Amino acid sequence: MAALTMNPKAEMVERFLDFAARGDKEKVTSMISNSSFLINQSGEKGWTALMLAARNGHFEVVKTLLAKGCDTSPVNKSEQTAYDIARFWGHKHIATLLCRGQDGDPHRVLPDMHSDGENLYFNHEFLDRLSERRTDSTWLAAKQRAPDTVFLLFYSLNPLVTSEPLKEDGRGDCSYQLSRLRRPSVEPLLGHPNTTLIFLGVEKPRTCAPNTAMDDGEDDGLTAWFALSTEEDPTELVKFPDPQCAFLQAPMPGLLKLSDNEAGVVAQARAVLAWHSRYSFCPTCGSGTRVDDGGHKRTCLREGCRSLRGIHNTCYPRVDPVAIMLVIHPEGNQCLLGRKKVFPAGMFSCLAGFIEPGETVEEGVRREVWEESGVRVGPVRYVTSQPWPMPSSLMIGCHAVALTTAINVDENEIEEARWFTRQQVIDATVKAKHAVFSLPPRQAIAHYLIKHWIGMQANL
Ligand SMILES: NC(=O)C1=CN([C@@H]2O[C@H](COP(=O)(O)OP(=O)(O)OC[C@H]3O[C@@H](n4cnc5c(N)ncnc54)[C@H](OP(=O)(O)O)[C@@H]3O)[C@@H](O)[C@H]2O)C=CC1
Ligand SMILES: [Mg+2]
Ligand SMILES: [Mg+2]
Ligand SMILES: [Mg+2]
Ligand SMILES: [Zn+2]
Repeated sequence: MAALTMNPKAEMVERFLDFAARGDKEKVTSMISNSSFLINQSGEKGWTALMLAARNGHFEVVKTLLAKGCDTSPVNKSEQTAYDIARFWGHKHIATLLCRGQDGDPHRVLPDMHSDGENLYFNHEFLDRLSERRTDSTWLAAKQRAPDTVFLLFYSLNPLVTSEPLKEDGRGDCSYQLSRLRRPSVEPLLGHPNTTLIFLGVEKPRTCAPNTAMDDGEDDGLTAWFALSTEEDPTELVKFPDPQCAFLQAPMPGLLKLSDNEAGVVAQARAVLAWHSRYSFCPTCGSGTRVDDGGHKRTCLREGCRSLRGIHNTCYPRVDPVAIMLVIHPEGNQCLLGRKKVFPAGMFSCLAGFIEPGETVEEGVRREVWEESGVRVGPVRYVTSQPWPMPSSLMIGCHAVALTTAINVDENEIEEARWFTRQQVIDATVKAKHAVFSLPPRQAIAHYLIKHWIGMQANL
């Protein structure tokens, strides 16, 4: 047997390699101290300690070997260096460590581009918005009368839902279902002062040509959805389909407890309704406004108002861009997270901030990180986005690479900011007992950006 015929030196090398493969930093360190020749030795299979540690993601062992002067150039029988091996197995932070000195490009610490962020909570386009129908008042009126049309009711921007959360959505979360009301239930509210009605779209798939006119009484087979909103308690006016219905009490965390499909509908409805409730009058001249385009436009009633000339964007619902970023340490093995005072105890999240006028996303990321943490940021890479209807933000999710690491927190915005190691992030992700912090909920894009960095599927 090979093991019996192995000479003591070869046996020692194999033992050393085994410690490196298992990530035993202490044993690796002490063996090198006693027998420095070991550091660049390869075993029977042609792998060095550096390759084995890189293969298995042992960051500390790789760091130790490099500090002791290990050669990074040897290749295994497949012509792979330790760097190639680290990249192949997805250990980007180790690959970064291995290529430092050879190429100082900070982009190297960014995770690979692939992103499945379209599946994020609030991102599901369950309805076809059918925006071309918004100006067709005859079609909209017919749809409001159609028996299968769905009305979602909002009171102070909170949707009517089944009051008991439905158990078991497969992820251990409870979820509420939106109450899908029909015309007879909401009849008394339609046309009532202080109510707003917006056309949300029709259920997919689209089954008719977009501009086909519908004759009176003819059904095009499309099920339309409307959002109906009131700032006054509608309990007396509306016939609730069952006594279990109730309005979500507060936007957070209630809005995070919907099914993924319905969350997308609420993201659209809530942002538009919030705009109506805050922009009752013309923002340019203060006159009254008329609601147009199925609730997607408010037109000033004063003839000659400046808001009606040129790009009259004040007539349309607002979307506020927010940059949200996971800042990665220049060495690639830590990330910067912060906490606001209002966060639940122990929770840390990505830094975020509103994009200012005349600013690019990249500049917004760099400015907000500097303002909130005192860290300078270099490369910025867009990852994915998420509508965030509190009330109408569009979260633009990025990964960014730090150029400096000293932290100086702006206490007006952030209570604390810290660098967390990859292992600490993994511990938080699996909710380990010894985890030093907790992640934001899976529904938040911050959660996705963090998991994407450590190479985990975000919705697990
Ligand atoms: N989905 C997710 O994972 C996350 C979402 N978010 C969301 O991102 C948004 C922005 O993050 P936040 O850190 O608060 O942003 P900022 O860091 O830009 O700080 C916001 C504060 O700045 C002031 N401000 C400056 N410009 C604006 C503007 N255009 N609109 C509103 N306020 C402005 C306000 O101060 P003042 O109130 O004194 O006027 C506000 O409280 C929030 O709505 C938050 O809910 C944040 C983190 C995670
Ligand atoms: Mg800020
Ligand atoms: Mg902020
Ligand atoms: Mg800001
Ligand atoms: Zn006006």
